[in-house]
Amino acid sequence: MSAPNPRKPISSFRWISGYLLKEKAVFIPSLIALFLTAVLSLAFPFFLKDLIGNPTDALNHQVAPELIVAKANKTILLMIGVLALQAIIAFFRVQGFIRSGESALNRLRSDLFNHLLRLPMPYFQEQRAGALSNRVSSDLTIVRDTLINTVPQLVRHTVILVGGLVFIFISSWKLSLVMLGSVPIVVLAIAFFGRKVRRYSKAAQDSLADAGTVIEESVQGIADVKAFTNEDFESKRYQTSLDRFLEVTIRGAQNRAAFLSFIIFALFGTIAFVAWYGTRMYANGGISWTNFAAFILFSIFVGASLGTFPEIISQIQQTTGATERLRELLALDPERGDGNAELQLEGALAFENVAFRYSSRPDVQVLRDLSFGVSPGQRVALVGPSGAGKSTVFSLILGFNSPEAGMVSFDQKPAAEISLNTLRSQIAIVPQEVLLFGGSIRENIEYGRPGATAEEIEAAARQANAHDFIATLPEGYDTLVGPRGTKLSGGQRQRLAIARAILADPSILLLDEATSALDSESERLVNEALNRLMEGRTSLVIAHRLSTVRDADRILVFSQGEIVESGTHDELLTQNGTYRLLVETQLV
Ligand SMILES: Nc1ncnc2c1ncn2[C@@H]1O[C@H](COP(=O)(O)OP(=O)(O)OP(=O)(O)O)[C@@H](O)[C@H]1O
Repeated sequence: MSAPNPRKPISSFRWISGYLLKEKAVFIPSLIALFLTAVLSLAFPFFLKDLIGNPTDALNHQVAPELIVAKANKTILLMIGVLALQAIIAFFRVQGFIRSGESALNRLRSDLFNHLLRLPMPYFQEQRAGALSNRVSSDLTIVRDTLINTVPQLVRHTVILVGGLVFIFISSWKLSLVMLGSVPIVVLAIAFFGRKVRRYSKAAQDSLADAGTVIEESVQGIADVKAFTNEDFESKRYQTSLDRFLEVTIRGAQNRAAFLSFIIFALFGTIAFVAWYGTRMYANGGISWTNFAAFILFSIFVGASLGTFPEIISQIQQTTGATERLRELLALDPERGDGNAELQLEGALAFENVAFRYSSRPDVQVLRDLSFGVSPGQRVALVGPSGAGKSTVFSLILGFNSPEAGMVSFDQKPAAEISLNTLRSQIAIVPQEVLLFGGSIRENIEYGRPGATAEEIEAAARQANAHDFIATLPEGYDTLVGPRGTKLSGGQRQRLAIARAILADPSILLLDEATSALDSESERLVNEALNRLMEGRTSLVIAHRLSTVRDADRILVFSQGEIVESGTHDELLTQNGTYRLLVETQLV
């Protein structure tokens, strides 16, 4: 573990304050209110000492009992007045803190999500599904706790501590010094246990996030989990993560418990010792009863405040870790935002001597010295065995990844000079596994061009052969497709994806043909829709069907990151090479 850096809590505090200060209209008045209520809470021991201490001293000085009672009546009225005022202010400051804290947090949440959406693709390719969102959400929970609970507590207890100490010193500086003798022991205990507690709480956070990842993975792939009857396997996987979480939590709890027991013992031990010492002072005339009472009452108050500091400190340490991770995430460079944004693509594209490896697997040369050109409107089929690099070509066209050598160009312009947004807005992809969002059919089609009118959406659906099946649904275009589109058939999902692409009206179309067979009617509808979609656009198809490759203007045969053959279906068949083999073994 790296040595704790004392500047880190300060810099993360400053960072969080930045967010809170954006809500200053609510936050600052709440802070002032908090300060006021903390100061007012010191009035409680102050008045209490008048009720407990003064009568004894007054009786000792032969003051008439009626006068003492009259003074006590006045004190209690004042006390109730102050308590009422404190309660009223507290009512507003609690709401104010929640409002400003949650608003600041919402800002942070949306900053994080906006940033996350703009991170380069390799970042996501290196993440385990679900790990990132779990991490972020558990970090945000810690930050939330701090904003809503710890910051108010810190301010409140600091005020009580400082104010209480002032009163203690005024009551008896001698007794104060006796009491303060115990402080170094408490500080040492905080340093010793605090570090351990922090280490275990971080480990607990990590294992809980792992457990969350298991849920996410299982739910995402629930169909596979069930089909392979792997429920028990997943349960065990989850149980293992939970066991690990429990193990570190218990270890952390042991340290925390030891720490708290020690603090409680030290705290009450000190008070007992001071009471004993004070009684001796009182007996010897070294202190008045009022001052002694004041001392004890304020000590209990200060002690109670001091007792909350270990919790506050451990929360601040956790928050430092959490904010550091969030800040690291926010500091990652987003995708490039530069480049020509005006360009209207004609649809020509070329790869020139492109080489590529995924940063997560630098030992695998995925594409090597790849060159090919496609002219506007051409229909090109990519075929080849699994893992040959066809999907990677799509990924480079979309600018998800950049080549390590060579160049991708569009209309003879290097891709790197074109804005990613412009480029992607003129390319559409119809993936193999169509992912729909959990909204309505209309929203899912509109995804191709946000803001499209109902007529445009319907026209796209008609062209995609989707309108008829949509019309038979009781709620038509407003039908909810279920999570990930599970309420629709594979062919229906594909046609919605095609409608989406038609609406996007791209110059270049990337199509990853489904390997799973559809029934012949569904296939006919999908193929018809695809043909309409490809009409007049440059289309690259990762082909799995013979009918698709037959219709292609050109076929590129991939093997181990290279194009080993290229030509039309008939040309390639006569070559007696890889393509012929693929066709004969029905791989296309
Ligand atoms: N995100 C990734 N990180 C690391 N390696 C990857 C990644 N995606 C793909 N690869 C590797 O790159 C190589 C090419 O994969 P690619 O998906 O491009 O092949 P493909 O020809 O499209 O295969 P398929 O037809 O099975 O989809 C494979 O060895 C694969 O393991």
